[in-house]
Amino acid sequence: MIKRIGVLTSGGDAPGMNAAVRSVVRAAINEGISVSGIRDGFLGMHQDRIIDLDRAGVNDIITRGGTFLGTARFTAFKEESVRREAIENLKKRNIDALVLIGGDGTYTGALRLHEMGVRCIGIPATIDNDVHGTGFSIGFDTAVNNIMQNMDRLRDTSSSHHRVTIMEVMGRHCGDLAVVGGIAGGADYIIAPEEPFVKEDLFSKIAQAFASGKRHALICLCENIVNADALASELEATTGIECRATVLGHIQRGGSPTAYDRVLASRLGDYAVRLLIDGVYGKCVGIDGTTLIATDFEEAINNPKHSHVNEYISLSNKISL
Ligand SMILES: Nc1ncnc2c1ncn2[C@@H]1O[C@H](COP(=O)(O)OP(=O)(O)O)[C@@H](O)[C@H]1O
Ligand SMILES: O=P(O)(O)OC[C@H]1O[C@](O)(COP(=O)(O)O)[C@@H](O)[C@@H]1O
Ligand SMILES: [Mg+2]
Repeated sequence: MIKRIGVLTSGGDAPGMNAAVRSVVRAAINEGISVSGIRDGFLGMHQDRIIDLDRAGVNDIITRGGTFLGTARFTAFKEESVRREAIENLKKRNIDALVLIGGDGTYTGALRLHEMGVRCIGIPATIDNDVHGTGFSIGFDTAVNNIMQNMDRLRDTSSSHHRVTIMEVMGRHCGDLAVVGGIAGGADYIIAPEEPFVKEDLFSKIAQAFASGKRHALICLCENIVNADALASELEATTGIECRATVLGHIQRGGSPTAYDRVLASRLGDYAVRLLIDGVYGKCVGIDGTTLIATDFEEAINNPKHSHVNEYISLSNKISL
């Protein structure tokens, strides 16, 4: 029987992580289970920086982006000896099970712990929406809204100066933020890793659009494909149309979570606790449509996420430029 759950947030922070911790804490306490909060993900687990969390300890965090527990990218956790030392800290503190809130990297760490006998459940939280086993990860919707609002701002200045504006967004190697944010912001052209990027196609479409009367254009570019400033210079040199680039950066990762992310986080936190109580471990929770689902870590890590990026790009091609 589980008497104490440890909860941690790991990898890039995502708006809604706090709402997930709050839900885990309160759902567990309702069932008579105590909760420990582990600071800064696997780093704090290794350094034994662990606090008690009660109902009041998660007051007033549902509105806050980031993660009040802190997070880290702690590559040393790939070493078995480091994980063994971290597991000793869990045992010392009578932590019987872990809820790990993060992305694909966090899931890999969780699988390694599961293989070493730790009861683990994962909750998907990353703005990238790049994890298998869920339609949406916590934080994605808030980041999409941040992208849309900032694209609206860029539209004001781009249209005033009759420029082409390139906006680079995050996503690591997943185009979800670029395509969903781009469609919401009315982008004229979207560049995502799931579709080959052909510069000449972009340049000729922009040139044609301006030749037929268009006065400005917005391009939404996923990171890690092409340098945004270099692309802006080349577009300007090739088409003769003034072009500027903006890299949105970590601004898109912050801010108060949307209602969607808060509700998703609250549902997944409670579901994670229910699975642990039912003796289900080694899985990550997620959402399929509106239904809660659980997937083995191994399957989640070794399979690409179901992508709709190509469909979104076709849509964008129809309703933009
Ligand atoms: N192969 C691995 N083995 C053990 N731990 C890992 C492994 N890969 C990632 N991790 C842990 O998970 C953390 C979070 O992963 P990261 O990729 O940074 O973010 P995310 O979980 O958001 O994808 C890493 O900093 C590391 O501590
Ligand atoms: O915050 P950092 O370490 O600069 O990393 C930036 C990366 O983190 C993210 O914002 C989120 O990625 P993870 O959720 O996998 O941590 C990526 O979109 C981006 O490529
Ligand atoms: Mg990741």
